[in-house]
Amino acid sequence: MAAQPLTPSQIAALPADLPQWTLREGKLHRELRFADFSAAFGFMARVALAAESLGHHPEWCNVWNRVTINLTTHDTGGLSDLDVELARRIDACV
Ligand SMILES: C[C@H](O)[C@H](O)[C@H]1CNC2=NC(N)=NC(=O)C2=N1
Repeated sequence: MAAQPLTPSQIAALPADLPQWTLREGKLHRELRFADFSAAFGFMARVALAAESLGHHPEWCNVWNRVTINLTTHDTGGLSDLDVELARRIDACV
């Protein structure tokens, strides 16, 4: 599925649409904290499968029980509909 770039008005509506996410440096950003490393890595495993099935992948970092995620579309050089869909699927993995 080809990524469709978001329009400026679609980007402006994102905070209301995805309340767990913020816009940081033009990317969708979320930080999560879990009970321990196993819980964090279990979450990452679920996200990895969701991302692979969507064909769209997060930029992310894990430090013990913390996972930091940034979503952007490399193919278009900005935010696209696939970032929004991946954010929704990530929210469902928590
Ligand atoms: C060929 C492959 O589907 C593409 O390179 C996909 C893979 N995953 C991707 N993930 C993200 N975040 N951005 C992309 O542009 C992207 N492109």
